[in-house]
Amino acid sequence: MDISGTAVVSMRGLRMAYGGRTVLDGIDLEVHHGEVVALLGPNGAGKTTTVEIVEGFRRRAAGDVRVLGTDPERGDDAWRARIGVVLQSWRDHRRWRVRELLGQLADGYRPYARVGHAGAHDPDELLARVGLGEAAGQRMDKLSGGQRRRLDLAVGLVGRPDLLILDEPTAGLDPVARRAFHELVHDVVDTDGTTVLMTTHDLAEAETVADRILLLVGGRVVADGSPAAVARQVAGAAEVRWRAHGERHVHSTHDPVAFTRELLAAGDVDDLEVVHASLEDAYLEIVRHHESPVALEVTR
Ligand SMILES: Nc1ncnc2c1ncn2[C@@H]1O[C@H](COP(=O)(O)OP(=O)(O)OP(=O)(O)O)[C@@H](O)[C@H]1O
Repeated sequence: MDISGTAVVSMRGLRMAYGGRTVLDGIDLEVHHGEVVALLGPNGAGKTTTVEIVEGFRRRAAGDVRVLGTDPERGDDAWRARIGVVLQSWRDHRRWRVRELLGQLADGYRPYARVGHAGAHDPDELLARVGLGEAAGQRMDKLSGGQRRRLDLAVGLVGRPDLLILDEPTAGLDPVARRAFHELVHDVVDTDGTTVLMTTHDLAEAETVADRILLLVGGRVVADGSPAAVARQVAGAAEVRWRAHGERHVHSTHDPVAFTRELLAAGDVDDLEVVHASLEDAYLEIVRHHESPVALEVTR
């Protein structure tokens, strides 16, 4: 089914409470076909709860949610077959061997074959693609943490999902494995047109992988945009640094191009450097602003 141009995930006014304590307080969001969207936010902000509601794993208190055109609370097996999930920790099937598990899962998708869809991945090809070709015959409880994470990803991908949900996918991976993981996500999006909704605490990862970032604080979306656009939301989004007559100078500005032009016109400038606010700068400032009543300058 062609879902181009329609929202793969949409929610309006999503609310969720645990034991009377509000955790999600009116979330509106849309994730479009082929987009990679990262949910960011402090511990306890409600990221996992949000993705669990999208997966149909958790019932919401209120609001309208549609995932691939269906309310997740009413999703059947055919709907579930279109969604791949990589959870934070998944420790079942310890005695299974890697190839055996993936083969079983691939077979499980057969009844849900659909027109225009290439069907489940060949398990051996997929294992090679996630860098586990050599470990195909290994028992799962003998895998290293990083190998286990790659297998988790293969499990999420094996049904060639329309929507892939990743909850902190690279936690515990070394930098090389993390980079390989990011390349794999890009590859899956490019070749299969997969839509990805992920949570992460790794801001560099969000910057590398995500087209769009949603920052959740206190049960609300407080920033929504490309990593660069979110980084620009903070006061003084860039610093211009230079040296003149032997002295160092620094100036914060939202318009470094105009400022630099004026500076150069005035002459006698050395070691000119423009440093843009990072996503981490923006994250820290926006979270501080929304978690404390102290008014910081956050532009919208
Ligand atoms: N099953 C549950 N029962 C009661 N409270 C819960 C349950 N699951 C989550 N919570 C609470 O809901 C809030 C949001 O939790 P959630 O796991 O969604 O946040 P998160 O943003 O994913 O956090 P983290 O970054 O730490 O993974 C937290 O205060 C958490 O303690």
